[in-house]
Amino acid sequence: MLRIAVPNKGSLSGPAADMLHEAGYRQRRESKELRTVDPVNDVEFFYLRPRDIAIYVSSGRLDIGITGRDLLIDSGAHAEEILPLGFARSTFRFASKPGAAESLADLAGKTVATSYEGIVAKHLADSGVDASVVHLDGAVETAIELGVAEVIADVVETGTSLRNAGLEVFGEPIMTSEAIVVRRAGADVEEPKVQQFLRRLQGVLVARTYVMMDYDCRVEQLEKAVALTPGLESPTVSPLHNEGWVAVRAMVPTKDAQRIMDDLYDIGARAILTTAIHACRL
Ligand SMILES: Nc1ncnc2c1ncn2[C@@H]1O[C@H](COP(=O)(O)OP(=O)(O)OP(=O)(O)O)[C@@H](O)[C@H]1O
Ligand SMILES: O=P(O)(O)OC[C@H]1O[C@H](OP(=O)(O)OP(=O)(O)O)[C@H](O)[C@@H]1O
Ligand SMILES: [Mg+2]
Repeated sequence: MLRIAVPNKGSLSGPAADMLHEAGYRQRRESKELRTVDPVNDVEFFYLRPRDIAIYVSSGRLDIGITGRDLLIDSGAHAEEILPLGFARSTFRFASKPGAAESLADLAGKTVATSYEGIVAKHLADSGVDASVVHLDGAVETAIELGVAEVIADVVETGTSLRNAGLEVFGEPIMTSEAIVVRRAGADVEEPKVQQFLRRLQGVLVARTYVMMDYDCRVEQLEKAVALTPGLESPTVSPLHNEGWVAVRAMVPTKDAQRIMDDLYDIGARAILTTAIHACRL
């Protein structure tokens, strides 16, 4: 049975459960459940703190985990990223009161508050900057106001939390993060049950980012049309009953679908339709 760690709380928890559900796995019914078995798919899910997941997976007792890239790096666990999942996207950045610091060098002699001590300490050491790090569990934006630190290093998504605290980012982003699948470093990723799990999640990712597009066009316009909709492998082209016309079917990125429909219309394609993909295996 495949044993999988899933975040039990926080930003990762809901979207991870949604993705697993979309991939056809049974998920827990109540947020207090700590484990659940999906007998049909021969998988057991363990609901753990996101911060602990890489550590459990690196021990080898769990085969796979879903966590954040920043949490994996921060943990220093002997685990590696095997699939990015495209949700819980964020950057990890330094911030301070406007003008208090402008670059990494300005951190020398200062105190940095963060929940991600591993990432920050390593980044400072790699950059040769001598600053102190104070660990806080969360809500670190308030640490400056309350005099615990001059600088913070934290997860930034929209920047709202920083703005509300009157803080500004400075320097380059320390890292970019998103939800990821992790596996013990060096463990066999080719194992069939692991591959099947990854294929299912990849199917969800594709279904989320592509739509199926169908249209009719004149044979003379086919090359131009195919250039607009190259598909993943190659589009399906079928003859229509009306001579000189073909029907074309190809997957296109959802974000580009409206522009592609306009461009197809402009070259004479008609009956242009898009349909959602619910699941797929590439
Ligand atoms: N506002 C956000 N937008 C996107 N990703 C976020 C956000 N806040 C945290 N994350 C990501 O979620 C993961 C942290 O999850 P975790 O559950 O530990 O913290 P949290 O979501 O801040 O919840 P809590 O603070 O309630 O524990 C990290 O990978 C982080 O990058
Ligand atoms: O840039 P934003 O869109 O504002 O998002 C970033 C904020 O979200 C997270 O906080 P969370 O609400 O999880 O609280 P925490 O600080 O206690 O973890 C993170 O720690 C930042 O504070
Ligand atoms: Mg948080």
